[in-house]
Order: sequence, then C-alpha cells, then structure tokens
Amino acid sequence: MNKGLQQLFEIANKEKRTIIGLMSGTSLDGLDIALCDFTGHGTQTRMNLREFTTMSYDSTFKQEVKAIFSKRQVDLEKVCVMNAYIGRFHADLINQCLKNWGIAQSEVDIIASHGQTIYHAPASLHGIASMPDATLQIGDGDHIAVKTGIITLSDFRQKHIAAGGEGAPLAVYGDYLLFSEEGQNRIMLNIGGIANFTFLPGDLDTTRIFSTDVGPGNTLMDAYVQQQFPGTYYDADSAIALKGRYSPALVAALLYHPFFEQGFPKTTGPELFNLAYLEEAQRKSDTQHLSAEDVMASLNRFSASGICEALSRTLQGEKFEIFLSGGGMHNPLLIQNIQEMLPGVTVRNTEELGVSPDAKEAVLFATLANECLVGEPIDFGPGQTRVPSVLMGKISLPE
Ligand SMILES: Nc1ncnc2c1ncn2[C@@H]1O[C@H](COP(=O)(O)OP(=O)(O)OP(=O)(O)O)[C@@H](O)[C@H]1O
Ligand SMILES: CC(=O)N[C@H]1[C@@H]2OC[C@@H](O2)[C@@H](O)[C@@H]1O[C@H](C)C(=O)O
Repeated sequence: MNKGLQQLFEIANKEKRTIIGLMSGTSLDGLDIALCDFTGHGTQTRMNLREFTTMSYDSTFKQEVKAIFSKRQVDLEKVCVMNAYIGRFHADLINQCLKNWGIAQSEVDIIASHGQTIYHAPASLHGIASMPDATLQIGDGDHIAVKTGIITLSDFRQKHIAAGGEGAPLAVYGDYLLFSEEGQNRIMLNIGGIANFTFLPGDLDTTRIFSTDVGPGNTLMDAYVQQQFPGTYYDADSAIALKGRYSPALVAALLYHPFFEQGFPKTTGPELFNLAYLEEAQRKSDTQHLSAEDVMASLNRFSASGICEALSRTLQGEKFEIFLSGGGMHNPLLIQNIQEMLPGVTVRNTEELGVSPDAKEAVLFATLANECLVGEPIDFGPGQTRVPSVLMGKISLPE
C-alpha cells in the first residue's frame, strides 16, 4: 500500500487528530493559522484550539495577489505562477509558525488549506444560463504537503459546487457541528471582507439551518480607504468614518441592487462589491461631492444595513442571539450601527463559545478536514439543496 495512504488510514483511526486549519480571506490581510486538536466527528466533535496566529502579508505579496484578484481579465501566466507560489509561500509561513510555537512537523497530522480565492462567480454573477456556479482558489495543496512534509487537504469548495451548492458559505458545516445549542436561536455572524451568517435554530431542526453571504463586510470600506489614503489598509477603529456622517441617499443607492432581493442562501464577493459599484451608486444618488469621511460613514452604514436587513428577513420576529467573528467586529462604528438597527438583540462573540473570533474561519477548515477523514456527510434535509450532503477536501501526500 502507498505509504501516504497507510498514514492517512492511521490518522483517521486515531483517537485524537491534530489539524492545522488555514484561511486566507478576501481582505488579503494575512494567513490565519489555527492549530486544533479533534476527537470525534459529526455532532460528537470536540475541538480544542491550541494555537492561533495571523501571519501578516507584506505589501509586495498583497500587490502580487491583487494583480489577479477578482478581476475579469488578468495575465494567465501570472495566475499559473501564483498558484504554485502561494502554495509554497503558505508552506513557508506554516513552517515558520510551527517553529515559533515549538511544535515539530511530526506532531501535526493534517493541514487543511483553503487557499486564496481569486475569483468567485456564482451563476447570479456571470449570468450565463448554460454555465454552472464557479469559484477558484489557488495555492496548490501539493506544494504545501511537499514543503511541510504534512498530508494536506485543500480546495474544499469545488465539491460543494459539484453537489449543488455555490461553493460558499461553507461555514454552515462547522457552525452546526461546533456551535449549535438546543433552546437558543443563534446567528453566527462573520464580518470579513464579505459578511455572512449561519442560522442555527434552537429546535435543532437541520432543515432550517443555512449559511448565506449578505453583502460587504469590510471589502468596500477597505478598498475606499486604500484608494483615498494610500498606505492605509483599513479604517482602524472607525477613526475615519467617525469623523463623517452617513448620507441616507448614498446608503439607499448602495442597497439598490438585485443581489439584496435574492433569496437565501446566496454568495458574493469583491467581483461585485468594488469601487466601480460605489462610483455607480454615487452617480445615481448624486453624492459625488461627499467628503471621504462621509463616504466612509456611508459605507459603514451600508454594510450594517445589508447585515441587519438580511437578519430581520430570516428571523421575522423570532428571538435570537448574535455571535460575532471576523475582523469587522473590531470596527466600533459598524457594531454600533448594527446594534442601533437591531435594538434588544444580544451581540456577543465566539470567544464565549471557546473559539477566538479571529480564528473561527481557520478552525472551520480544520473541522471540514476532520469530517473528510472520519465523518459522514451531514444530511440537512430534502429541501436543503444548496447545503449539499458532502465531505470536502482533496488529498495531497508529501511523497
Ligand atoms: N481595529 C479594527 N478596526 C476596524 N476594522 C478592522 C480592525 N481590525 C480588523 N478590521 C477589519 O477586518 C478586516 C480583516 O477581516 P478578516 O480577516 O475577517 O477578513 P477575511 O478573512 O480576509 O475576509 P473573508 O471572511 O471575507 O474572506 C480588515 O481588512 C479590516 O477591514
Ligand atoms: C468564495 C469565497 O472565498 N468566499 C468566502 C468569502 O469570505 C466570506 C464569504 O465570502 C464566505 O462566503 C466565504 O468564506 C467563508 C469561510 C465560508 O465559506 O463560509
């Protein structure tokens, strides 16, 4: 038997598995690395987050990725080169991180790598009736496996599409296994570049569970800050937005798009929500004269409105609690806007559930890998065609 397969078989049979989960999101801020121990699987999953860090990307790397990121036309040679390069670069970051933690490669059973999304094209975006939903993550797992010597699972999203989903959000699988609680309606709200949430009903009825993107979290705010204040990557602590006032006309124009009318679940990305989208909304609402601070305040209010309208539509008067994660939870004005639009709703973060909110997405991919190795497909019920019953992840062996 292939030695790598034999090793994989042994890992799947272990009582406890040590898995590194990796996430590099749409914000391009860095590689999130979560070292997790797992026992069990499915609803019996027990996860202990041992270590977590974000290995920040330098500006050169960000520029390299931006050259091929969420653009309809790019240099195909660059995409080809970056697929290998990102895999090797991520492997270097993992090796560095393990050294920092004082953990040997041999102590890690599996790496679960999301890769870098460079284009996300659900049918609602590309609009070609004869073509499927599509998404592309690069940073090939073979490079990670060979350079770290650790078996790597990667490219989780294709299987989701193959089985009827849109390739995202995959959060639903991890949120259900790690955070469901009988008797409490929970909203797991992740505010990354794109904001998404999972609804976990307190009656544990799996046919009601779903995850959906709701629109921009930070992506438009980040893009605008980067354009207006070169060298600044995001509106730290809402410092810029707090100096301005939001324009109701601009916020209304930003919210006026068929994406917001679409039913759940749905997905999106910076392919739609970018500076051209903002310019169009400013033109339509005749708000080109606004100061940068007022535009930032408007973008902040827009993100909060998209989130709150989607939540109100889902819950329709049911009582629920929000558990936040993702970088947007560190944006005070955004959270203030959300609380203002959802009076009386308790907003907490996933730290209270034992998972650092910055680590949650990296932990998700580790959880998906654990399921791929030892789990069984979760059946969310016959109506849940967009939450397919599948195990995800492709295997790369180091040798
Ligand atoms: N102190 C802060 N003040 C305001 N915003 C912040 C702060 N800290 C982080 N952020 C925001 O969080 C972003 C990073 O969030 P996160 O790492 O969750 O995104 P991501 O994982 O790349 O996105 P996605 O989940 O869409 O893939 C930053 O780009 C910034 O906009
Ligand atoms: C295609 C893609 O990379 N989508 C990401 C992105 O970042 C947030 C949101 O858009 C979400 O749909 C997804 O990631 C998370 C981890 C998910 O699949 O649940």
